[in-house]
Amino acid sequence: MEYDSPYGNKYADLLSNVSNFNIIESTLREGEQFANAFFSTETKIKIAKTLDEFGVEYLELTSPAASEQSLKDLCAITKLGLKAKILTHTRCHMDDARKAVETGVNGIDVVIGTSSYLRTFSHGKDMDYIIKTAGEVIEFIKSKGIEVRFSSEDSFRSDLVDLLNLYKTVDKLGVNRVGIADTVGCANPRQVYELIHTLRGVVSCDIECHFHNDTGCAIANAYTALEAGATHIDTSVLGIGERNGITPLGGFVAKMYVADKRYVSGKYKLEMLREIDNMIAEEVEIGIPFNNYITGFCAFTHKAGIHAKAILNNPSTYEIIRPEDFGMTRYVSIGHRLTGWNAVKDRVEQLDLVMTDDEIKAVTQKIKTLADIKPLGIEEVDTLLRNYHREL
Ligand SMILES: CC(=O)SCCNC(=O)CCNC(=O)[C@H](O)C(C)(C)COP(=O)(O)OP(=O)(O)OC[C@H]1O[C@@H](n2cnc3c(N)ncnc32)[C@H](O)[C@@H]1OP(=O)(O)O
Ligand SMILES: O=C(O)CCC(=O)C(=O)O
Ligand SMILES: [Zn+2]
Repeated sequence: MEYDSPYGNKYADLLSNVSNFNIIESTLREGEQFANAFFSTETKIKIAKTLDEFGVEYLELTSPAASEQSLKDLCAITKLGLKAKILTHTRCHMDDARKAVETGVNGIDVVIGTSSYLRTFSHGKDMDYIIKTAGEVIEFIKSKGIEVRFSSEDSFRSDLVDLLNLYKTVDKLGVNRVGIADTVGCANPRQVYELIHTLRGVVSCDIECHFHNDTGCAIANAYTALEAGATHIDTSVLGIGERNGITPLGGFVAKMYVADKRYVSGKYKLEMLREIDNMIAEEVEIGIPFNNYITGFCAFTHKAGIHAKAILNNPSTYEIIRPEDFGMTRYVSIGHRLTGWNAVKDRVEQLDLVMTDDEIKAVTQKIKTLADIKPLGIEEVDTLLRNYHREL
């Protein structure tokens, strides 16, 4: 009898787009809604070109209705001739759509709130009005030969029947994508799977997802959405956006790389992530968080002796991501009380000092004793090792 791996593909995996997805990079739209963000025209162009070189499939920019300069910047970016498709993001309103179609964009992401919160306290319109206006706006954009996506804001707090009815209607009108947005960051992966799986059975167009990170699920939700059949994921660099932001580009790419290394490293220039995170951190005047995916200062630092020994034997023991694939380097820290003789031995060998294992164990104890008072820098450790060696 043929052996069936319990870890092999399941029937449900046939729906999965984990190895077939597009990134809609929204640093220039959602990211501009981050508290500290102010991007000049030159900065927007630099960001657009850099993300294009990285390989994202789409760049989403702020609505041309926002301001005169937003309109000019959008037009300037559509003229750059980038590989990435240029999208803008507008309200579900004919005035906004008329402005947007004149800018040279490849596509327009139309959005309107469908939860009772937003229907009551934001735009004040009912579902009949939304369906009717959506129809007009979609037909108009399509008549201009421009890609159109229709999305409901606050999808997870919207009535499911309303939502599916709306999406069925816009799918029939021929939208390229529908969008699901967790606008307040309330959804968990199970809820995401259920909603996207249901929607997948109702519409034939692509499905884009947008996840806020208020409760820390933005990356997991994006991954789960792809498993359930979504096709496009919104990201921003470092996750910047309204409040604490959305799915971060680097963290999302890290997750997808682990799922399908060949696919992800084939289509994105992974070694550019550090430059991209640094660029945005500088532009919005923030530091890169210490625990940031891939580019945080300690993302590839190993400390405890047990970890250090195994890592030095085989990095896969405690690393799911190969730092060199992202142009990063691994660091084994030894000047502290949690160190072990195997890690010290590695340093001794790097310094070309010849010592027996017993001697290395003895000098390790010296490091630990000193580090019980305060951690040692690598220069201090090296001096201690050299002095110990000289005295042997
Ligand atoms: C969840 C999200 O991030 S959605 C994207 C958010 N993006 C933006 O807001 C872009 C930047 N925004 C702006 O520059 C301005 O808000 C503008 C130009 C869009 C509108 O400005 P104003 O006309 O001064 O209106 P204001 O911002 O006070 O209120 C929003 C208006 O849009 C309406 N509205 C809100 N959402 C939608 C929608 N999705 N579709 C249609 N109308 C909407 C509101 O009812 C309100 O209309 P009102 O003037 O009749 O009260
Ligand atoms: O257009 C969308 O799908 C998302 C809009 C948005 O930023 C949100 O709902 O948080
Ligand atoms: Zn958002």
